[in-house]
Amino acid sequence: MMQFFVTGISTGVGKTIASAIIVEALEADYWKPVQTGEDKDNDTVVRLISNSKTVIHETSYALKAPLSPHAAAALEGVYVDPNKIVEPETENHLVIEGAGGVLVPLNDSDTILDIIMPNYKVIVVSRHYLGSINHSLLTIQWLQNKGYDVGVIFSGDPDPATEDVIVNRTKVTVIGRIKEESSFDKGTIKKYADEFRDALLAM
Ligand SMILES: Nc1ncnc2c1ncn2[C@@H]1O[C@H](COP(=O)(O)OP(=O)(O)OP(=O)(O)O)[C@@H](O)[C@H]1O
Ligand SMILES: C[C@H](N)[C@H](N)CCCCCC(=O)O
Ligand SMILES: [Mg+2]
Repeated sequence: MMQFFVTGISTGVGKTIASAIIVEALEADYWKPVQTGEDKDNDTVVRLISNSKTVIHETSYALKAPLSPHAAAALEGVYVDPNKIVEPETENHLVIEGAGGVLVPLNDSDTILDIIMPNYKVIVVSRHYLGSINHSLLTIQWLQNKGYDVGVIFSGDPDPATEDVIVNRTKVTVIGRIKEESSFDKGTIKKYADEFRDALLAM
């Protein structure tokens, strides 16, 4: 069974949408270990998938303030302990969604990177916006330097000038692109799931 850790080049780039697609493609389970702000990602995944095998696992830390986890935790007098973020047992593939990007702090010393296990396949969601080349290269190269297998999912209208530079400089595996959609429903998620399945399983 495979574990996919879905991170992004920033917050709000489409990690939850990409997670729902991977979950649907592989009939995988979903786990958002650290959530800050409105507790919406679990519900979004449930709304967007069609299969009945997926289990949504309990979030380890659900923090109320829509801030970085270290800051949201401090407001509640909570310490986010990476040792208490334990991967749920499952017989399915597992999709794990991070919070924000890879260096987002969990506490004074640990970051999201500290909960990405060496055997995880790491999916970077790269949303197209001016500034995304730099954010994408920093994120992908950091993960590659740490030794992870990295795949990218682009999100937005086709932008070859951006995508080519990211792919050529990092040689990252391209899983696919989610085009700019007016909205997402079960049908759109299923379409991308069918498109991305083989590339995901080949990682
Ligand atoms: N390709 C796209 N086309 C249109 N809208 C998109 C696309 N990708 C993401 N969005 C929209 O951007 C918003 C943020 O997406 P999403 O919630 O998946 O981001 P996220 O990275 O999971 O954010 P968070 O850091 O809060 O977990 C949503 O409203 C989503 O529908
Ligand atoms: C509240 C938001 N939607 C995410 N859950 C948390 C994003 C943290 C980003 C921290 C940062 O990089 O500055
Ligand atoms: Mg999300």
